[in-house]
Amino acid sequence: MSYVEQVYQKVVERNPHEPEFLQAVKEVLDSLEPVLDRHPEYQKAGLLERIVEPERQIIFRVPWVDDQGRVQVNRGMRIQFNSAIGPYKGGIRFHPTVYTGIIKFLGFEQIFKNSLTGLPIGGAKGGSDFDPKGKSDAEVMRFCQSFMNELYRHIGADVDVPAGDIGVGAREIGYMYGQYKKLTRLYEGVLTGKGLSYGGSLVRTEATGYGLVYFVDEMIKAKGKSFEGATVVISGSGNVAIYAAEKVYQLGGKVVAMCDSNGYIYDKDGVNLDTVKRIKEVERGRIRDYVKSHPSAEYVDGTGIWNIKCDVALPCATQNELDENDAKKLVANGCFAVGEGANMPCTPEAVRVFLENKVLFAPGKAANAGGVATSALEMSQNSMRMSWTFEEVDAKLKNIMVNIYKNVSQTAKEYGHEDNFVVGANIAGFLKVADAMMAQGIV
Ligand SMILES: NC(=O)C1=CN([C@@H]2O[C@H](COP(=O)(O)OP(=O)(O)OC[C@H]3O[C@@H](n4cnc5c(N)ncnc54)[C@H](O)[C@@H]3O)[C@@H](O)[C@H]2O)C=CC1
Ligand SMILES: O=C(O)CCC(=O)C(=O)O
Repeated sequence: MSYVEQVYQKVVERNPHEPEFLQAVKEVLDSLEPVLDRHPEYQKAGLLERIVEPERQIIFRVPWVDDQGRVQVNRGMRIQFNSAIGPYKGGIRFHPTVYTGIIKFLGFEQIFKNSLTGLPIGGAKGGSDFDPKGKSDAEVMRFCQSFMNELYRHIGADVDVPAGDIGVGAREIGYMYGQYKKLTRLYEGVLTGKGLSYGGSLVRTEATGYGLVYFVDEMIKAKGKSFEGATVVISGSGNVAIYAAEKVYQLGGKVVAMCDSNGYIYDKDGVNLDTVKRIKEVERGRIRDYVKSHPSAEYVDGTGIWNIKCDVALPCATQNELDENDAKKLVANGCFAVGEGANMPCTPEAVRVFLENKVLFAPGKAANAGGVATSALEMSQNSMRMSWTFEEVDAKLKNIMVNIYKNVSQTAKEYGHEDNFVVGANIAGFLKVADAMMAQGIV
């Protein structure tokens, strides 16, 4: 058994009930064999054993009172995975499926994604099994305050800087920030994705979706293709999906389908984004409401969005939402590029189908890094006590995404896997963290 295989075996033994975490670790380790051949010193330093073990896992009780006066108890957690290249950084997810396996997979991915941005940020993730769906604003506020009553002692502008993820948007960040400030008396950049009136950065809302499309645009341009006139299917209808769609339209493409966890809409004339924004960002409603104002569009319950014919597919909802059969369907329908806006939305079997069929495939840790990169730009602005314009931040974001594409594609080529951006992203993200860990000793 190779060193890499031995390390993976230990991870399986230690984390037997966390399939998502094992999936994320396996994908990265599988890419690293050639790196270990070039760097035998990593084995002596136990580098892989250290990188797959979180530096710290904090799990805590989150009690709160609902609108009926009943006490509810959720579980909160923050997993501080790796601080070799900067303070811990990564989102917070509120969703009933949250448990350590999900937060560990996300925290692990975040290490390499944050490294790829070229900015000094380490990897972490947090969350709770709290479901904001159907809760009143007052309930969400009480939950967020209780969550922060514990979390505040573990974070700080130079220690760990959380942000949003599924179920955590501007409203939740605002409530958490208010409580942090009340508890610590510090007005500092401890969270990103803040509102513009209290330290947020322009473009952070749009950043993950825009960044994804900047990356995919660069990847397809290298093969002589473009978004101009392309038909695009985007799963999800949350933060990432909405702003990916907005950028696709700006580049001349047409988004024909979007979804939520209940079902999908198909609008052959192009999904009207103003309607989706109203339903999702203002009314907090369901995507099925779309057909009320667009009767020529169709709503279909359940999964199945990947059966729709498209040139480019952008999975922007959640992990493992696109499987082998979906991938085969996309290939059969002539899809030439897939970009992961969500974290790990394609199963390993689906990724294999794309790579075998020469579909250009942009893995999430490279393609969706624009969100966290712009969070790091928010941290910089907070430290300087100033704000950049929309155009300034957007230009920096675009530049970061183009550089990630270059780094990932060059690394893939250098290691003999041209156009395999999964291998390129894993190796390029890993090398910087490995170098920093080697320099800092066994800690
Ligand atoms: N918000 C950000 O800046 C970043 C988010 N991501 C990833 O992007 C993905 C989406 O996150 P956000 O848009 O921020 O969350 P969000 O909460 O704004 O939206 C999530 C969307 O996914 C849909 N969804 C959830 N579970 C689903 C399921 N099982 N089937 C179909 N649809 C489902 C929801 O209905 C919603 O439309 C997640 O994987 C997240 O980790 C990645 C990088 C940054
Ligand atoms: O902006 C951030 O700090 C984190 C964004 C995020 O959750 C992610 O990249 O998956």
